[in-house]
Amino acid sequence: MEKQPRLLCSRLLRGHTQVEVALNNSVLGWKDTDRSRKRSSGFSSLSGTAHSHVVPVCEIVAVCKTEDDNTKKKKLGSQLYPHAFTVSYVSRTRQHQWCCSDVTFHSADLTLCEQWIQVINEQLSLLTNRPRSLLVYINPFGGKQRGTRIYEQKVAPLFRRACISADVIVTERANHARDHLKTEASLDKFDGVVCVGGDGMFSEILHGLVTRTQTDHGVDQNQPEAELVPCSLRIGIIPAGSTDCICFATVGTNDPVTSALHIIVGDTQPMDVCSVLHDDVLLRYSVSLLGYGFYGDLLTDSERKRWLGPARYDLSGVKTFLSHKCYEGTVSFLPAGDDVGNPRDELLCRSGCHVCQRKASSNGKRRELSAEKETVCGLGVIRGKFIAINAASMSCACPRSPQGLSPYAHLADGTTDLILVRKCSRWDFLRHLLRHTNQDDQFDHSFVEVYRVRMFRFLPRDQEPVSLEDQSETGLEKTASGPMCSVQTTSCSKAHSSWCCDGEILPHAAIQVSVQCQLIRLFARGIEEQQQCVSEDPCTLWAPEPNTH
Ligand SMILES: CCCCCCCCCCCCC/C=C/[C@@H](O)[C@H](COP(=O)(O)O)NC(=O)CCCCC
Ligand SMILES: Nc1ncnc2c1ncn2[C@@H]1O[C@H](COP(=O)(O)OP(=O)(O)O)[C@@H](O)[C@H]1O
Ligand SMILES: [Ca+2]
Repeated sequence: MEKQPRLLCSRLLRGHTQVEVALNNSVLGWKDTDRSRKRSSGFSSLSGTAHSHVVPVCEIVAVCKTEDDNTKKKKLGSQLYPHAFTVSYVSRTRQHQWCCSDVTFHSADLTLCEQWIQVINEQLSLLTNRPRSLLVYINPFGGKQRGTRIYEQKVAPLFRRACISADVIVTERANHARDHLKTEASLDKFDGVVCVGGDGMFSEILHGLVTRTQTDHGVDQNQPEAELVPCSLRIGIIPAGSTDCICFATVGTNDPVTSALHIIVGDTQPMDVCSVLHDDVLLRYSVSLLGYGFYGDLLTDSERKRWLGPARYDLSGVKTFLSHKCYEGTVSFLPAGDDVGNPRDELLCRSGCHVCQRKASSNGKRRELSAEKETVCGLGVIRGKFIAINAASMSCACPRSPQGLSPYAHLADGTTDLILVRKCSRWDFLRHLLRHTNQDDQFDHSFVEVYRVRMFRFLPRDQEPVSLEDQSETGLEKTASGPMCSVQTTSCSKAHSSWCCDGEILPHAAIQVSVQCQLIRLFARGIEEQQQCVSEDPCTLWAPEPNTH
């Protein structure tokens, strides 16, 4: 492998220890000089050892001159070290959580300090994926109503340190952010949009940005066949809501500082968006959970309890569970091809996911479905009585369910996992729900089916074509593998449930859904597998002998 040219290497003081500090094109490293001759104390991982440290330049937040009285008095033996610079960088703590650490290096030589600052800044300026200017929307009433405080105390200081300018809008009503993005915001000025709030607030930003992008490109998003234009601006999520599932499933934790750092380093995570239509008219977009039956009822009930904050979901969850309703209807769907795996293949979507990188084009398939219209050829058609119909376009992992509704769903593969929970006993449904909170397989029940699909459609029973109703009266059901006899004999509520769509309630039960592959991008990188290693041996930072200053 070709060696990177070394840019700078110096002996400096860190605390009361002399360290050797080196910067090449991609890595900053430092280690104690008394150990520098012992190769065994080399740099074995990204964060190094107790006596050594390596930081990829792409994870440096900022570098600045350090000016305080302590610095001026800094001494080792009789030598004064009155000049210093501080590097702020990303360090990993636990459970995908990041924090911003500082390291200060002292020197007797002012010119040397300035040289270090200049060279690091030059390296940072080469990182063109970093945002310089952001448009920030804060929902002051999301979650525990801490959005404004979280932004001001935890996020704004980091943005300032990274020299990112931010135009901040604290929303004054629901849909304020959506409407502002749709028509007013001067988006040319910004490198990204940041949402401080929960999944509902994210949904506002999503709708504003997708609509604005289509308008700017002359695309009529209400045409079911419209080829939507991907949004150029990335979206950052600072979690300050109740569930924050979109943040959790794309970062691995709901922590404002971690999210701010992903924004600062300019991470990119493409993401699928579902178009949800009723009678060929666009209702909404969705990126996480579209749920009918259990989750729709739960969300509807919880909206009346908003004053309770995030606890509303627990109360409404118990109430909805006890009511144990089921709903009849027909689900038809276009299965995804084998290239994107299946919902039980145990292939987790992680940072740099290969399945998502093989971005399957969903547009051709979309046209196929509309051409087939009501024919069942190539489609799965399932009619029955359901406690829940869920479509998870991503894992929907969140603190309540760390693996999520569909643990092996992918963020950007152009598909959604359709989960059908048929009528079953209360006890069985409880067993199914409990499996969302542990490692057991929630799909391993006779009353649960799961399909990876590109499109699906749902019709509640009273809107089904007569022929399907006739079939239901004769006890026949069609499945993906053909007709079969129904074993369901218990009666079912004829009323509709509602669809909840990323936490918002839809006004129609009959919907058509199609996945728009990678329509948006987030400031995230997907959940990191484990601590990543530096690809080259970091010891090469110091070999051969440095030009030590
Ligand atoms: C007996 C134990 C039962 C435990 C069941 C746990 C199953 C949890 C699955 C949760 C999936 C959540 C999917 C995300 C939905 C959010 O978009 C939505 C709105 O979020 P926000 O705007 O931040 O409030 N939240 C919900 O739908 C709440 C689901 C709560 C389920 C208990
Ligand atoms: N200033 C505001 N006043 C009232 N509602 C708002 C305001 N700003 C945003 N909203 C709405 O609040 C709802 C919930 O927001 P969200 O941030 O997702 O919190 P939570 O996760 O607690 O539901 C969203 O539907 C959003 O449209
Ligand atoms: Ca997906």
